[in-house]
Amino acid sequence: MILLSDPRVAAVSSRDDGEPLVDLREVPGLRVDGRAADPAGAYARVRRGVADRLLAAQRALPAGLRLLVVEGYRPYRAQLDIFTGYRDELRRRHPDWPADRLHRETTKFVSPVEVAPHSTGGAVDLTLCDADGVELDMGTALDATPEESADACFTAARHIPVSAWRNRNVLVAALSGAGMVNYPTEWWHWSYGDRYWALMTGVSHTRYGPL
Ligand SMILES: C[C@@H](N)C(=O)N[C@H](C)C(=O)O
Ligand SMILES: [Zn+2]
Repeated sequence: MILLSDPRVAAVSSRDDGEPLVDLREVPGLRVDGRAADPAGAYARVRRGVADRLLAAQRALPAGLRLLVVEGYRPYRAQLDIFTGYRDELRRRHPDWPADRLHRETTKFVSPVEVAPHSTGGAVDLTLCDADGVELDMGTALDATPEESADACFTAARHIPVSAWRNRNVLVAALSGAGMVNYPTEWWHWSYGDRYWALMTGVSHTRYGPL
């Protein structure tokens, strides 16, 4: 499993093709949940190419299922606050961990700011819901940490109910098929055009740099 702290991620060359952010609340057919809402509405924005891929993924879902988007673009400052907050929580829980382990474990839940997918507008956190907006069981809450879920948040985890495992496979098939890449410690995190996507797909540089 390649974590966002892996030096190969930071080594990917960063370019930006200037594609604009679009507000997913204005894209017909996509559902956006308000739980991560910020006053500026950053959370609902992604690059246009990501919005296109989400629409393609949604079309590939079994009848009656929809994507439910929770968070897209995340400014640098917000990313830094989440990173330091979670790192400090882990440090309190595991005072014996050396610095390199603390850093690596932190990045199982949150990206270092230098390579942060959400800060490019290329990443999105999402889940599945039915036609009435009722969320499907995915085995853990979206944003469950490895600590609190005993690693059940890992996309390939098998210690979750079979029905949740099937739901994850539906999500994986639709989003992978649309060209997006999952972060394997978080079933809900998908990206396109950022450094992690470039590394995992063998592309030499990003499409989207930090905004
Ligand atoms: C904090 C969590 N919701 C998240 O977004 N994690 C990924 C890995 C990130 O920080 O990009
Ligand atoms: Zn994410």
